[in-house]
Amino acid sequence: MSKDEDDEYEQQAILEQVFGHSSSSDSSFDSDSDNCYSKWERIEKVKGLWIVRNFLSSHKQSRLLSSIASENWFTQPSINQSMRFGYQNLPRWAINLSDSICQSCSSSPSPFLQNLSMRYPFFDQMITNVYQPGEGICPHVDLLKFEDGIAIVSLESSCVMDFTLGDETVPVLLEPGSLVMMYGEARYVWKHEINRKDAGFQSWKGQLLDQTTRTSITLRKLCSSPPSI
Ligand SMILES: O=C(O)CCC(=O)C(=O)O
Ligand SMILES: [Fe+2]
Repeated sequence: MSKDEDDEYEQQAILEQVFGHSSSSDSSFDSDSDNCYSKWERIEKVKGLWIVRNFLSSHKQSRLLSSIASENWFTQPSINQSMRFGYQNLPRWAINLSDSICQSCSSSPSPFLQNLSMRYPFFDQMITNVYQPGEGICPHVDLLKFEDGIAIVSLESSCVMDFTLGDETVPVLLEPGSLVMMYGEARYVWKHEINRKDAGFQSWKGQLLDQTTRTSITLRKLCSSPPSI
C-alpha cells in the first residue's frame, strides 16, 4: 500500500533536514502552478494524512458554493446529502475540482500522491454534504469499495475532524477552502469523525468554534476490482 512511499517521504525529509530545502518549514512544501498555490502539510501523527489549508481562494469558494446552489439539491431541510456515481455523472464543477486536486497532488511532496495523480479517472464518485449547526459525522472508515486516496474539500463553517486509533485522538482543524487527502493508514486504519453535537462544543486551541452551516465535498474513486485487503 503506501508504506514504502511514506518511508520514501521520510527519507527525503531526513535528507532535506541535513542538506536543506528551498521550502523553510518542516513537513511543508510550496508549489505554484496554474495560479493555484498549494502548501502541503503533513499531519505527522497520522500516516497518510495531508492537508492544504488554503487550497481554494475565497473567490473560488464562493464560486463553488454558487455552483452547488445552482444544482438545487438542498431545497428542503430534510435533504442534506447528494451523491453522484460514475465520472460521466459528475457535475462539471466537480470535474474541475477533481482536476485541480489532481494537479496539486502531482506537485506534492508525497510520492503516494504524486503517483496517485496519474490515476484515471482521478475520482469518479462525489458526495456533497451540508451540515447544520449541531450536525457532524460519526467515527468511521470509508467503505472498502472505494480505492485508496480520498479527498475532502471544506466550505463555510470551520470544524474539527478527529482521527482516532484505539485511545489516541488527533484533532485536525478543517477551515473553509482547505483540502484533506487521506491514504494508507489514515484511510484504512484510523477512523475520522466530526462531533458538533452541541453548540459551543467544538474548540480549537482554547477558542470556541462558531458553528454555522458547513458544506463539504468528498471525492473518491470506486474500486474497479474487489479490494485486496
Ligand atoms: O464531511 C466531511 O468532511 C467528511 C465526510 C466523510 O467522511 C464521508 O463522507 O465519508
Ligand atoms: Fe469519511
